[in-house]
Amino acid sequence: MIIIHSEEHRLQSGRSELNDGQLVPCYEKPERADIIRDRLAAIGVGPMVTPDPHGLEPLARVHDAGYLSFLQSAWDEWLVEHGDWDALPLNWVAPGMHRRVVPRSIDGRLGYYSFDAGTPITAGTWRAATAAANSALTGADRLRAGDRSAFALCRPPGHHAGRAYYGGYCFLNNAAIAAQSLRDNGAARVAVLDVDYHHGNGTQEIFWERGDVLFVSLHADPIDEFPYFSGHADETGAGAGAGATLNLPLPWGTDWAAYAEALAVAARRIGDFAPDALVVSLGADTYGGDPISRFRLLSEDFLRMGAALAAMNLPTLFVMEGGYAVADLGVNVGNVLTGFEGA
Ligand SMILES: NCCCNCCCCCS
Ligand SMILES: [Zn+2]
Repeated sequence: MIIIHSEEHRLQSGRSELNDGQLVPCYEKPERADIIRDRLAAIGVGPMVTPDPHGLEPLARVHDAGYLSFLQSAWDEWLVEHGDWDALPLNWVAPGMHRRVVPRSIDGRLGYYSFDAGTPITAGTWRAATAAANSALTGADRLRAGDRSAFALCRPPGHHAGRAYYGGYCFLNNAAIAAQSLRDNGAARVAVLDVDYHHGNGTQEIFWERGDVLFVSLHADPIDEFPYFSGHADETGAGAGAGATLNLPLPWGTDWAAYAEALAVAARRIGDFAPDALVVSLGADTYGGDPISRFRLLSEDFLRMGAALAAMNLPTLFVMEGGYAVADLGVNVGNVLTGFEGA
């Protein structure tokens, strides 16, 4: 399985995030990709290549033009206004307020285009985010060229980024960008399966009214867990996308036995949809040792996850999302890919 990875990921290296009332060092940090890269090299998953450039067009197929130009200029504007500190929002739209006019203020626009204060914009954010999107796009190119599978080692992650907003450590929705690229280049139907611990609210929003892209997500119940405001089982899509979203929320404490049951439901739904390709938003924060998550998967369960994904028998693009138990992240991600290949 080919691995696509850009060292430009390390340009995204925030100083701190606001988490549970404290400014803490960022959980989404460069070491995450380093330990995955080194582990995959050590176990010989496959050749590692750098991404091909794809320009802005594929990004604009998924994201709002105003949002993309905001992302490109936010740091420079912040620097002039506030100096060399991470750009973090402080004000958001509350119920009853209107998001009618885009503020001129950079502080206003940070809040206008985001949903949390845990996702610092820095000098290198735009370059890191576009490199991650190019990794996902290069993976989509490889599937189109006939590869059975590919792994886009993306950082920063993407599944919380919507058409016109960032948050949850995500700026560009790498998995959605890859799914759209597959659709634009011959795939009639594409399924996106999100196995990250957190609901893929951004991916859901992007394909909410689309019947050509099925979105399925297993995640911690948003009644208790970030991102809190989406991912309930009664959210099933709208318009042409009615029935093309399947959310499988799971309680805190979920172990592999329970997780595997939900994954089997997801597999059946994907099988019924009969897509030409599968994009897996691969977050490993379902791991019992994850510092910000509350499922109880063991490292060996990721082997089983990989085998279950392979059993769907689809061309599969893995796109890296979350996973914050850095010391075990390489083993856990490597286990998914080993389980997938070995099946
Ligand atoms: N106390 C909950 C803080 C959540 N912070 C954001 C988590 C983003 C995960 C991305 S996969
Ligand atoms: Zn997550």
